[in-house]
Amino acid sequence: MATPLVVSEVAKSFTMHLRDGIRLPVVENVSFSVAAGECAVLGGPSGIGKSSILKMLYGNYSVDTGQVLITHNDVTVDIASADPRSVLTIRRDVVGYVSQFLRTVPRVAAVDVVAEPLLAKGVAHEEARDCAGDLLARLNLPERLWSLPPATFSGGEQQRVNIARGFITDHPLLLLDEPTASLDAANRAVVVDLIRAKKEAGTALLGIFHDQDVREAVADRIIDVSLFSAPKEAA
Ligand SMILES: Nc1ncnc2c1ncn2[C@@H]1O[C@H](COP(=O)(O)OP(=O)(O)OP(=O)(O)O)[C@@H](O)[C@H]1O
Repeated sequence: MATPLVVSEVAKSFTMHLRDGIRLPVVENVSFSVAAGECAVLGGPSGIGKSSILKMLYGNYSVDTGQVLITHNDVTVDIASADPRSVLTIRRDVVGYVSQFLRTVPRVAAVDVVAEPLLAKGVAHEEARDCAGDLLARLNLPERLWSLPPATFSGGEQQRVNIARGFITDHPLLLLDEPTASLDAANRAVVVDLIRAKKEAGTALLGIFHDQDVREAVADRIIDVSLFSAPKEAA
């Protein structure tokens, strides 16, 4: 089976257009791959570029140079150079992403927020909602909240909705940006179980976990992002 994710020689810097075009180099020569059934973890100190790498892999941040090759069903797409329509198709079918914070949509019930990625793949409404309910129950979100929009939920409740939404599909590649940051120990354990189940199902996972216990429980390999730190330019 082809490797689902191959990152090759990627570099990223930010240009601050409102600050005289100051250039902030972040990473360069980023090269690694993630195999099916493996959970690789991005490590390194705060501000080194871990989240920026995940955002490039999901197409949220542009890539200055290099390739992000995502392969599914023998088709390989370079996210770094893909057109926006291809990026959206890949997000629907291939790459899932759990961010730290839920982007709430006004007036949409939590259960429908979670079911939406399945509906986008053509799953029937009732089946998608049933799957969403199963995941929300597993993540201990009280049933009385399922029909409410998550905008007023607590941080941990919103994060559980976000996790359920990210885990509901069978996307072959899953990116996790601190999915357990606002969770209590019991719910962190649920997320560890969900990650292990994904690994067993053959999903390739790449995550950032500041919680050491979670990291040790799920990581097959740590990718040290410090090795890719770009030299900082003199002020
Ligand atoms: N949109 C942006 N515009 C400008 N600079 C940015 C942007 N996003 C990230 N940066 C900068 O890039 C660097 C890397 O940030 P990033 O969030 O990737 O680090 P991180 O390793 O994930 O940090 P942490 O562990 O604290 O979350 C930081 O110096 C940050 O200020």
